[in-house]
Amino acid sequence: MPSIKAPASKQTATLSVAVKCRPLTEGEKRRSRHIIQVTDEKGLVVLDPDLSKDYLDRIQNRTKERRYSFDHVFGPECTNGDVYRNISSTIAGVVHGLNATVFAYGSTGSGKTYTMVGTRNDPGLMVLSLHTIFDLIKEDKSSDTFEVACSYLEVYNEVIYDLLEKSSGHLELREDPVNGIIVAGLRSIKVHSADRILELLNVGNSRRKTESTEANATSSRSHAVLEITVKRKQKNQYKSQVLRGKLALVDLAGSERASETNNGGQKLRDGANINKSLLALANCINALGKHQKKGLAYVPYRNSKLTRILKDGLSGNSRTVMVATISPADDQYHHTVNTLKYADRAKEIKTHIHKNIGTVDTHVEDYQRMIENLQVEVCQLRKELAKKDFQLSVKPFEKAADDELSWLNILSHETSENVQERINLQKALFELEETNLRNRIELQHLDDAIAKQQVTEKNGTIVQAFRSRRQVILDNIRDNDEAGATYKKDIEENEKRRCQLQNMIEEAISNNGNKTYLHILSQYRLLGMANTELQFEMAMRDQVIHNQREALRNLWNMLLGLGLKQKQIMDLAARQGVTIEDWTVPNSSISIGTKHSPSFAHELSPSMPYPVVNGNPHTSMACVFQHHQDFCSTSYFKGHCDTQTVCRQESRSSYYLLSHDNPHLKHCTSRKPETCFATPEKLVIDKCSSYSPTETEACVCHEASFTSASCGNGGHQAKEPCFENGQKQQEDSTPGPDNCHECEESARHAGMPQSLLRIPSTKFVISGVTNSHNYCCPELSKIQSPYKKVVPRSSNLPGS
Ligand SMILES: Nc1ncnc2c1ncn2[C@@H]1O[C@H](COP(=O)(O)OP(=O)(O)OP(=O)(O)O)[C@@H](O)[C@H]1O
Repeated sequence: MPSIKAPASKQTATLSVAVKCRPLTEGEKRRSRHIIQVTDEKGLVVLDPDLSKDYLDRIQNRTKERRYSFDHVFGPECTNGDVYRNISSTIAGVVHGLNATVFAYGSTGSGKTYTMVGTRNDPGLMVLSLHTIFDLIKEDKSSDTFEVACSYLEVYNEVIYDLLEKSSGHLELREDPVNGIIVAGLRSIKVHSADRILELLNVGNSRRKTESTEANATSSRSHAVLEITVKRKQKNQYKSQVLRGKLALVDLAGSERASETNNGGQKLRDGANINKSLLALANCINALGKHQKKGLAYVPYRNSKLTRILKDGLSGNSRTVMVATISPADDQYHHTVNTLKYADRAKEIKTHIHKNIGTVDTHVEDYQRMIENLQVEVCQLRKELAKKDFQLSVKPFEKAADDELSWLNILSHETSENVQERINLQKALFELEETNLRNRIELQHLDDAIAKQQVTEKNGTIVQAFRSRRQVILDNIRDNDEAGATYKKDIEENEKRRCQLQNMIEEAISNNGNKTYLHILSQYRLLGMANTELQFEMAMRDQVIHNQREALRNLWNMLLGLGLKQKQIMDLAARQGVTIEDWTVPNSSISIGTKHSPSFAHELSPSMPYPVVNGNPHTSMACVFQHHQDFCSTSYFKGHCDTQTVCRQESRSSYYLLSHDNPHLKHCTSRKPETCFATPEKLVIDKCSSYSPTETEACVCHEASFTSASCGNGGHQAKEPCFENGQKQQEDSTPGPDNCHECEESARHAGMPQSLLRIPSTKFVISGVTNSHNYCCPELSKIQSPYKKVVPRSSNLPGS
């Protein structure tokens, strides 16, 4: 007999929002202030992080303090068990054929994984839900039979992987007319106990992509969805009915702005993709929040895999709980308020739940009962309609005026949403374009590097690695361009909507008697919107100006580091028509191992020609700052040697850097420059005790993710230059100690792809620094001409 679907009686449910504030971490206790006050079980206050605001600021409402109320609020002392107790009824419905979704939403390091997965002592919502489901099945007194199955997937860089498969391929999403969105090929494993699912959960978690980021030592880089399906077979005299409940438990990846972290390379790309999905989710929440009011909004589910997977949980057949996780630290104020803004919006979202019932052997009597039920429902609806018609006919004029006003209110609100959505879309587009700019620069560097390689047996692998890297970048550029095109379309849609709204407002005004008042009201609101947009544009412009200033400042500091007098530099700047602002030269000496700001180059200034490095006044030094707008390499020599700086305008994605083949070094008989690869924040300097002036030190580093790696010892030295003017390549004759290994370890730790780790193992040469296009100004390229050297190395790595 064919299976049919029984008429489902739909019930509307509101998305339930719980906020969980984690405690301050040990590190935060030392440097941050606790700014979250939980007022009661539904309310919280986010205090202004700026302590300097006084009483006057507060009473004049100039404080950034914010108050919120949600369905549940949990303070730092609450456990996952406390949270669970308030949402367990949602989970219980799964055993009765209802769908449920629980997802944790919050910024990176705010406690999403802790809430969803938890620890041994404080098990998370995933673990506690599983126990509930199996306990309910065990306690069930009916003759029903149950079948539980589980699947676990992750969405990483917009690709879906099966976490229950050892080496899962890419999985695709399909739209099924009956079951909605499904993941084709996803493994669903039948399980008989909570312990078995927990085992699978642990296995899946160990396969999940996590990384150490600036904000969180074990930051989830992927969105993970654990889905438990409970099939309940009910048997009675007439029929066999199947109830199918589904529970989706979602741990979202951490979101961070690239500008706030030191991430680069793959991590930066991950970040861009994660943010893209989260932005898409935020836009859906936004659209759904307003959707409830007038059915006006378009919900952009299709903008990411994550939102397509979560579609049911967000608006379809599911009882849904959002756990917004926040950090109490004052430096997280901005993220906290942002999370709470979306949580607040999510309170408006409504879902439509019904039991998933499938029947087999349906008896005629059942059909009759269904028809009767439907007839009763039709009668009720008719009555309600008649009541509404009557209400509308009463006091038509007064009502019309009221309606007009509330209609205008709704339209104004719509307009504000429309602006917010446009800002979000523009922000996303801006980030994508920035990422692609970096990709294109990296591509250019790769092309240069490939062009300079003479394909020999030895460097064949390197050229190959470059080529595969090139392909990855090309793919990323294509993907980002596609996503950008989608965003542009969305922006166009948004613009159209804006015009529609504008016309609707004008129409509403012209149809109403009190035109002047309404006109002023609408103008006032529209100006408010325009103001928000302008502020956003200004913030973007500020960011660009800030970046350019930073680049300029570093450039002039580098020139200063080359030994030019400040006046000479000023003259040079004036000739170029450049004004130097905010150029200070601090007198502090270099302290190794401490944190350096991006303007670290200030510290290497001619105002202190013989800096003391680690107490050693003879030490010379070369530094590279990667993933920042610029990088520089500076050397100091006591005695005969002048200060030398080599700089290259860098767009966060160069590969290599070079060494010192500077004629000045030849005067230094017992020292060699120290070389380090580092971000300014994590500078590590490797001191070297012996240095022969004829030696060339060199190293190759991949741009990806280096946070700190030191090299420059014997492991990266060659007796003779390996490369001259892009022509000659020569074998390195110095057996290297462990430095390259050290470098490799650091790179591995920082997440560099395996294929690229092998690059330094072969002797090869990458130059390119002498190409004038690498310099920010022609003057600089002239000065830098001695630095055309190279980077061979490491004999103790595979392949060498
Ligand atoms: N309620 C809590 N009690 C104690 N520690 C917590 C709590 N919540 C989070 N933490 C700690 O805060 C840190 C960050 O938490 P977690 O990794 O869960 O954040 P996250 O939001 O998942 O981060 P990401 O998005 O980067 O993956 C961890 O060290 C975790 O142990």
